[in-house]
Amino acid sequence: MDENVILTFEHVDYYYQDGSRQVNILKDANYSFEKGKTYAIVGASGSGKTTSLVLAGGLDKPKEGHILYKGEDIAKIGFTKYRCLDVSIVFQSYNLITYMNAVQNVVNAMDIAHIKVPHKNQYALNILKELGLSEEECKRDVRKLSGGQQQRVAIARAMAKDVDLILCDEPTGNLDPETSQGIIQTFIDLAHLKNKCVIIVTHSKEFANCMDIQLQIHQGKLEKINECSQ
Ligand SMILES: Nc1ncnc2c1ncn2[C@@H]1O[C@H](COP(=O)(O)OP(=O)(O)OP(=O)(O)O)[C@@H](O)[C@H]1O
Repeated sequence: MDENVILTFEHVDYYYQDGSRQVNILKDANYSFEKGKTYAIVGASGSGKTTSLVLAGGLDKPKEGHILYKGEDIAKIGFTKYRCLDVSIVFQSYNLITYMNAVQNVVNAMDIAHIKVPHKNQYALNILKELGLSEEECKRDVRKLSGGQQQRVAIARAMAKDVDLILCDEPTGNLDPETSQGIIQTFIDLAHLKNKCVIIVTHSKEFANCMDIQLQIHQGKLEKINECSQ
């Protein structure tokens, strides 16, 4: 196996049941994602982008086929273990713990992933500040942060876990252009400087164009439609 490959879709089928009708989303989808690269999954609404991310994140299982993390089926690794230790997911809905402040949310994610660093709170605070939150915002109840600020807390949480695979659903959806640009650069640096694999679902052409590889879902398959030469 190519040691750069971190995530593989192998003959993946996925469908939803709509009453008696089976709605096929993925049909024999095959693709290998590599470390050190950024990917955008683009395409029409309803084509299956979020579904692909859900499967990649071990939140649901393929109906047929396998998803492999570093060559091992995530079903065999164990979905809970895989989600805790191997992958970070930034959801559109952020899924923050609302009774905690931003720093506590990040530290909590580190604890779940057994990340041990000295001065955890300061470490979390530094990541949040890098993403443009002020010290006061970091210590404010997350319910009192704006949508864009909450989104940055969700991204900080993913970064703090320090895993090799980061999945994001519309990470810049709620951000102004300047903050978006900063977030895009953060993802690029995570891949190019820290050798992570970053997979983003986005409707933003601008964001997609900044990623190394663009994929779309066409007739149930993951197809590469563009690759930037570096
Ligand atoms: N739980 C569900 N039950 C039935 N159908 C579903 C379910 N979840 C999603 N779908 C359908 O599956 C298709 C793919 O959904 P998905 O969310 O993956 O699309 P998407 O490409 O991410 O769309 P968007 O760009 O609008 O977010 C859609 O037609 C959607 O309505």
